[in-house]
Amino acid sequence: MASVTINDTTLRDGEQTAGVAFTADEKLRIARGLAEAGVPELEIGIPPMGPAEQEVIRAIVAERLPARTMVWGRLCEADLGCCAATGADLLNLSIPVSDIQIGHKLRRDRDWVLNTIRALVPRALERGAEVCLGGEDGSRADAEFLFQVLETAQRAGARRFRFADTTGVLDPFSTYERVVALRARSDLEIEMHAHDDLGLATANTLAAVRGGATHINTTVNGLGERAGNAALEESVVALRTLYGIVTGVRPDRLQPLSDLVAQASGRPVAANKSIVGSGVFTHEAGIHVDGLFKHPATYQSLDPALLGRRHAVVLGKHSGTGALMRACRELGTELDAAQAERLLTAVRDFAVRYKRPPETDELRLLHLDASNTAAVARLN
Ligand SMILES: CC(=O)SCCNC(=O)CCNC(=O)[C@H](O)C(C)(C)COP(=O)(O)OP(=O)(O)OC[C@H]1O[C@@H](n2cnc3c(N)ncnc32)[C@H](O)[C@@H]1OP(=O)(O)O
Ligand SMILES: O=C(O)CCC(=O)C(=O)O
Repeated sequence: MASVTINDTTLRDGEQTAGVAFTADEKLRIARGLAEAGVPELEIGIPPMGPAEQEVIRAIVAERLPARTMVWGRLCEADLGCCAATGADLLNLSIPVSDIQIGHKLRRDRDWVLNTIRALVPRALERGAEVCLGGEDGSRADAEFLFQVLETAQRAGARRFRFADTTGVLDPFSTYERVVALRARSDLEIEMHAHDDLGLATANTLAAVRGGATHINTTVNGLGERAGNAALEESVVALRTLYGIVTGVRPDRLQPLSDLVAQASGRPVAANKSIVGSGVFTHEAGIHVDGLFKHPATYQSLDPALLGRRHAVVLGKHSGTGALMRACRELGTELDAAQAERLLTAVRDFAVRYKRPPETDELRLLHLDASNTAAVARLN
């Protein structure tokens, strides 16, 4: 299967998450972290926002990171001017392509869209930048019109078309079909931009790759407008594990990146968030723990070591006596079956009451308590 280039947009669509705003220093640190992790392209911001954003963008460009830089603007004279002035390698110049957005948002028509592409893409090229045409709301665009857009963009000199599922309406089957059709009708690079409104952004992104997308947009922790975009960590690991596609992104850098972005965005990562959640390699259920200790493959599809992480076992409501006996052995106490059963009841009560596993000292106390209760019961 062909390779795919990741274009990470944590610093553009990620930062568009309502309520998220990075400082200049945070943007620089995130850009460095992404580049050091091996992400080959970064969409780093929106120059039309004004001088402050332009300054940060120029600072990132000036770092000459080992990643190509892209900036976002509308396909209009003013935006392409300030985008080109940043010195970024690529300009993503965006134009709505669905009738809903062309009509209601821009109050224009399809001809205006095609004429604008014809007129302005060459103007951007004159400024020395490479152009990706951002097809906003591409997933709701008329299919035939979309082919016309790509043909016009290619003739005008764009090198890439961003197929944006702006409102997150696609599923993996429709994404695959749409991307296959675009690839069949155009020589442009195709960049998939998925949104997670239905929880399908990563699945749709993988489907786009299967359909021939050359580039994919991701964000760290799946940050982005509304429900977010395809998560970088999910896309990288899924492409690698499912299809053997190595994106060049180091899996062991995903966790530090996630931590950095969670902190800078003020959006903590849920414990069960795939790949980077604190709990995704932690096991409690008795049958799973028993299986894992017999052979990790029984309940492990993804080796945490790939991500620089480790399995953890905790005790709780769903533990079995095997895990309990092992935990106590590590504390220097051997339990017989009857003791283990009594302690299990105490651990379950604890977990229900405190909604967390007992710490080591608490386990010792529970064991003591369970033994004493049993001793008292025997005396009576
Ligand atoms: C799907 C996406 O994620 S697209 C990216 C969206 N990102 C953002 O909007 C974040 C940054 N945005 C901003 O800083 C501001 O909105 C700016 C600088 C881009 C524009 O600010 P303002 O000029 O004050 O306009 P405002 O935000 O109120 O409205 C957007 C304008 O852009 C126009 N517009 C939207 N898309 C396009 C386009 N592709 N080409 C031309 N004009 C467009 C709208 O029609 C509207 O103009 P109108 O009021 O003349 O109808
Ligand atoms: O570049 C574009 O037009 C896509 C913008 C975007 O973030 C989206 O449509 O969701």
